[in-house]
Amino acid sequence: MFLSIDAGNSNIVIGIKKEDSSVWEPIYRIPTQQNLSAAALEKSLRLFLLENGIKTLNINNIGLSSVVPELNASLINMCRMLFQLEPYLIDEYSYGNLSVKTSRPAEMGTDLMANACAAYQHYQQACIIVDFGTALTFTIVDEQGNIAGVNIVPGLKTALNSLFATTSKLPQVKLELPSSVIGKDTVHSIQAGILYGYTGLVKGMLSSIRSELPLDFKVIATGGLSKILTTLKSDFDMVDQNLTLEGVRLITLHQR
Ligand SMILES: Nc1ncnc2c1ncn2[C@@H]1O[C@H](COP(=O)(O)OP(=O)(O)O)[C@@H](O)[C@H]1O
Ligand SMILES: CC(C)(COP(=O)(O)O)[C@@H](O)C(=O)NCCC(=O)O
Ligand SMILES: [K+]
Repeated sequence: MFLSIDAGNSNIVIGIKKEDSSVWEPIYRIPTQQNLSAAALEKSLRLFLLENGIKTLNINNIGLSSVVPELNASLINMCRMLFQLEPYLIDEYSYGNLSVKTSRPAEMGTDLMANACAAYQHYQQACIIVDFGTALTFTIVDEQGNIAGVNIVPGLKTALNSLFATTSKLPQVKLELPSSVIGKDTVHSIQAGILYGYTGLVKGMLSSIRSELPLDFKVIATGGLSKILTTLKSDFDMVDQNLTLEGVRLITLHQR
């Protein structure tokens, strides 16, 4: 069984893919805290695996993408303790011979690279990956597999939290799409502003990207919040919450 770890700024996502299976199951999410210890991670993952009937001995390969370097040592040590395995930590040297190429390997988030690899492997054509995480990102891959560029915007929850944190009178609200765009009270005003506003942002970005680089793009959505904007259904060819996990697997298998 392969174990992928995707350490993001909001969640550490850990997924298992069985030999010959096409699905990621089970999947464990741990809220990201920079000071998580290896022992704490080991304890909670051990319990999760036990509850799901997964024997640690059956895990034979581990790939790790982290955009939170503060967590790397704990995650690596957790793998050593729990599986007696050395995880493969994706870094800028992981990209040689991949079908996806980037001109700025040292800087680009390994989660974005993993997304690009999984999407390009699936479609074998130009694609745009929209990742609704802590940051909302667009990763643009051309038909040869070259990453043409990336866009980074505050994610929906990040925008919402910042509004709450930087104002005196605005409350925290649920990320729910109201039926009307014109806000009739404060909660509705924020919900409509964020959800319809981000709908426009995503549609506008996709359209601007296509104007500047007119390719036949497949658009793939991923990330924890990818299902909230139901208004974008027709803009996405696929929504795949496990795209990053799959990309981590592909990059790791390429290396060992
Ligand atoms: N299944 C889910 N349903 C609703 N919200 C989610 C879900 N998974 C994650 N979230 C929220 O979506 C946001 C982005 O999460 P995630 O995609 O895990 O971010 P990151 O990759 O930056 O860690 C977070 O605020 C998280 O709490
Ligand atoms: C853009 C990101 C913050 C997204 O992280 P996430 O929202 O998944 O937690 C991450 O990929 C990152 O730190 N990237 C480095 C900068 C870059 O990709 O150009
Ligand atoms: K992510």
